[in-house]
Amino acid sequence: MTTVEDRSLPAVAVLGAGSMGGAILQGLVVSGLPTGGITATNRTRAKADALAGLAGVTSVALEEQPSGNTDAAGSAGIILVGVKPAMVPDLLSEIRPALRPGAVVVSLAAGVTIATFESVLGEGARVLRSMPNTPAVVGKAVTGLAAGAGADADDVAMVTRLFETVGAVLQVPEEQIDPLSTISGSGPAYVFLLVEALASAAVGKGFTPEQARLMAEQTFIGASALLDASGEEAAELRRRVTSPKGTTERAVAVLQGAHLDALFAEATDAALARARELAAGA
Ligand SMILES: NC(=O)C1=CN([C@@H]2O[C@H](COP(=O)(O)OP(=O)(O)OC[C@H]3O[C@@H](n4cnc5c(N)ncnc54)[C@H](O)[C@@H]3O)[C@@H](O)[C@H]2O)C=CC1
Ligand SMILES: O=C(O)[C@@H]1CCC=N1
Repeated sequence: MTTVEDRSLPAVAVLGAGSMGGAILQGLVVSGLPTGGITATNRTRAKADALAGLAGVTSVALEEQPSGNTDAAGSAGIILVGVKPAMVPDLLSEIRPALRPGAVVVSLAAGVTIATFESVLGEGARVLRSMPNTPAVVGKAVTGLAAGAGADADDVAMVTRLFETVGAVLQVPEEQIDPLSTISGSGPAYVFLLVEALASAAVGKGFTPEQARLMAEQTFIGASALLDASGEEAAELRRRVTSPKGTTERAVAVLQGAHLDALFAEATDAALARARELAAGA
């Protein structure tokens, strides 16, 4: 039987706890999963203050404590690297001398390969690459996870456990992390863009911005909750809204006529191309 003890995590350091790192941190805290302590680092006091109220979190501002990254990494069993992709190599060089034997380093960065991590941290470093998304804040993330050669099955299980506190986890080969990122990593932005566009259509039909926002947001929230609760596929739920010869049919025909699927293929291809640029250091 699995005990609470078995499921607990070692000390966790989130280096660069911004939008994404901060979202995981918040979800992890809310989940109540025991850890050996959580430390978050950010450049500024203002960013650090935003996380300082979270139970059990030590939130460090590097402008006040320049050794914050090495201090946190040196006492952690899991180190989440949440800085921007271009900053990753410098951060890894900074923390490498401080890492404890057996420490597991987990990337959140788009584009940056496990090989890049290993080239700085050394052969045999325990590295995993993750691609979460911001619904982690509310425990509804999707996280893609790929393990480097130095990470063993226990490391993978431990990091999976961490990400499961904030949602679903999909283990994939590393070459699928960037494609996955274009769907679920960036995906919340596509959804929010659709909400914005629907609200703007409502304003165009004479509703106040407040009414438009309520209609657009609650429609997305309600539809998502229905998708979640019903267990039905999206296509079936769409069919149930689309009365034959009714009004929705006309609207859907316009959207499909604009080749929405081709547009999403093109948009996600563009995101993938950018991930490849980031991998090349651009
Ligand atoms: N925002 C998102 O939805 C997702 C982001 N990611 C990845 O997460 C990483 C961070 O992205 P965001 O959270 O959006 O950016 P962000 O700008 O919100 O967060 C980065 C944080 O790093 C901090 N920082 C800068 N230099 C630092 C240093 N030397 N040491 C420690 N902290 C430092 C900044 O204070 C900032 O809060 C990127 O690599 C991105 O590819 C991955 C999946 C989704
Ligand atoms: O836009 C980005 O680069 C990051 C990766 C996926 C979501 N946000």
